[in-house]
Amino acid sequence: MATVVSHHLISSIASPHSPSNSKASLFPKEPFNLPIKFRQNRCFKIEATTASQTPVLDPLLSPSKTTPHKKKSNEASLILIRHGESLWNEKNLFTGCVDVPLTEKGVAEAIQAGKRISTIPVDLIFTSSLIRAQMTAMLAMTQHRCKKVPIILHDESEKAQTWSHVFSEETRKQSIPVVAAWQLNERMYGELQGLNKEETAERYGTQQVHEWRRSYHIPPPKGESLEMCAERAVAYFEDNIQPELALGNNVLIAAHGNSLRSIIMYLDKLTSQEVTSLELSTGLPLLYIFKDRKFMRRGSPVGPTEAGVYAYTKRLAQYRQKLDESLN
Ligand SMILES: O=C(O)[C@@H](CO)OP(=O)(O)O
Repeated sequence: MATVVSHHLISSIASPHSPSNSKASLFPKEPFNLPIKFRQNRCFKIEATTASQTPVLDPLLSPSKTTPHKKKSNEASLILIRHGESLWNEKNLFTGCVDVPLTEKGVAEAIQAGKRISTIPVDLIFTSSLIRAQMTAMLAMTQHRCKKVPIILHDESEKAQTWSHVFSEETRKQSIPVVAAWQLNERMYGELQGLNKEETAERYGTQQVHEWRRSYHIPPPKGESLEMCAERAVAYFEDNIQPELALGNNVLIAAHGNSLRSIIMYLDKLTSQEVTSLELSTGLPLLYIFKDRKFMRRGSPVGPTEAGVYAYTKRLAQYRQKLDESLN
């Protein structure tokens, strides 16, 4: 696998709301600068219960349907990271949705990626539901100079929400919400999962295996084509991530070779032909700026010592300056 993006075209926790009554002050209303979908889910649950039940059932519930989401900026950064090398990358096995962890090299790659993005703002993190992407996001954030703690949101049940609640506003401000979504998972590789890639090419032919791996429309046996993967990954991006960027929230996505290829296809408006030659290396961060409803690709940040990184936008330069000042 190439060590760089080798496509020719690819050259707060914030604002908790003030409590409206004394009971609510015990149960802060907005735990994080929650991703919009989560706010909506929570609002739906408010409607499904009575006012007096609300704090008991879910102290995280927010009155956000009555509180407009304040736009922080007309610009936001978006970082994409493919997970570091996994144990099955190392063994050259088709992985897809099998949930395998990182190798030691993968851990080092994730840490290195973290160093490279350590001065780029991150307000929200999205990962797939697979451990290799989650490890990557968490390890990368250990290097971030903001020193905030990434915290995985547990929305799978009311109990999970309630039991993972953070009761200190100050602590919440020093945290970054992490949303894990299966829609960002790797392409489901069907009956190829667990097979060796080289042996599969010997058995079915290089051309056939290349089509299964890189064509847009052709699915591997009983698996997803890139087109099918794009349908759920891009829909998730449009419904859950893009609205956050539009509000000025800076987002990091840690996901997979093919789920990210489909998102990059959307961001860069690649054709189904062009995306076939897009390869992403493990652990390589890619930066986009979202402004005026457009995505501008800014390449792969080299690291905090690279002057060019801060020249991407004035806002990034200001963020870096703020980090420097807070350390002095
Ligand atoms: O095995 C997989 O799940 C993927 C990513 O590692 O492989 P490929 O690059 O062949 O799509």
